[in-house]
Amino acid sequence: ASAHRLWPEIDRVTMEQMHYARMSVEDSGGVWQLFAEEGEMKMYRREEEVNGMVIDPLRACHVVKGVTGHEVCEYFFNPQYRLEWEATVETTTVLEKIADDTLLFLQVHKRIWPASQRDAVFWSHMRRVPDDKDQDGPDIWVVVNNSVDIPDLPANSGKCVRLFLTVCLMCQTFIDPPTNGAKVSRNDLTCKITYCSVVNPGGWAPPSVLRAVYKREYPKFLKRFTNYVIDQCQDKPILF
Ligand SMILES: CCCCCc1ccc(-c2ccc(S(=O)(=O)CCO)cc2)cc1[C@H]1C[C@H]1c1ccccn1
Repeated sequence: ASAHRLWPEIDRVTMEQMHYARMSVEDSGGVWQLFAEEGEMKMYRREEEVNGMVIDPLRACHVVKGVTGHEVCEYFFNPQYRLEWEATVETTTVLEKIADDTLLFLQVHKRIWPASQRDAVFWSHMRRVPDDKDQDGPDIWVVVNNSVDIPDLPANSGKCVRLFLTVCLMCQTFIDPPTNGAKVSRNDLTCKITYCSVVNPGGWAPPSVLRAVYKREYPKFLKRFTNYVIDQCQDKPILF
């Protein structure tokens, strides 16, 4: 994979996104506004516009029991599961396999009235990184999705408006080993998930419409995804 033309960008953006994701909501300077809270899931956003277009950065923190960060990232990354948990995606296509852990996707999203339909072209990279802050702590797994321009599929050439996204799903696994020496079971696992996204909708959409869509869709999206992973993993051997 290191020979691929996109590799330098993939490596740089992945490391940047991981450091950004690890900054806690508290010490990340810019003011984060808590806009949704359901159980362990807390969703924050910052209101930002570029040329009058809403590109509110979003950050979600969630804690789920019974799965590892490796499992969460695998179900997020692997295209074969995508349509099972992504309710707003109409079609997802792998345009290129850059490496075993790096794919190039074309995704067409369902139209969200009254805006026009969107599509996205992005690379998706999954990586295990040692937790440099805590050497013997659990590893961190991360998936980064980042839009790219590809000449073969110019933006806005078909029926869809091309959106631009940078997404980072970062997972840290905590294992609470059973005291009686029994082997680790799923209820000894806790996974701390940080999901960061910045979506530029591409064409103009009324800020009020966009913010209403984000407020409705993002909590649904993360809850549906994490419940899907818990459900898929519960009777399978643990993937550490
Ligand atoms: C007028 C609406 C324009 C923007 C609509 C839109 C499109 C894609 C996306 C999006 C694209 C990718 C990802 S992902 O995390 O990389 C997973 C892979 O699918 C996630 C969300 C978001 C939104 C914004 C609605 C918002 C919304 C939020 C969560 C789900 C659906 N819609």
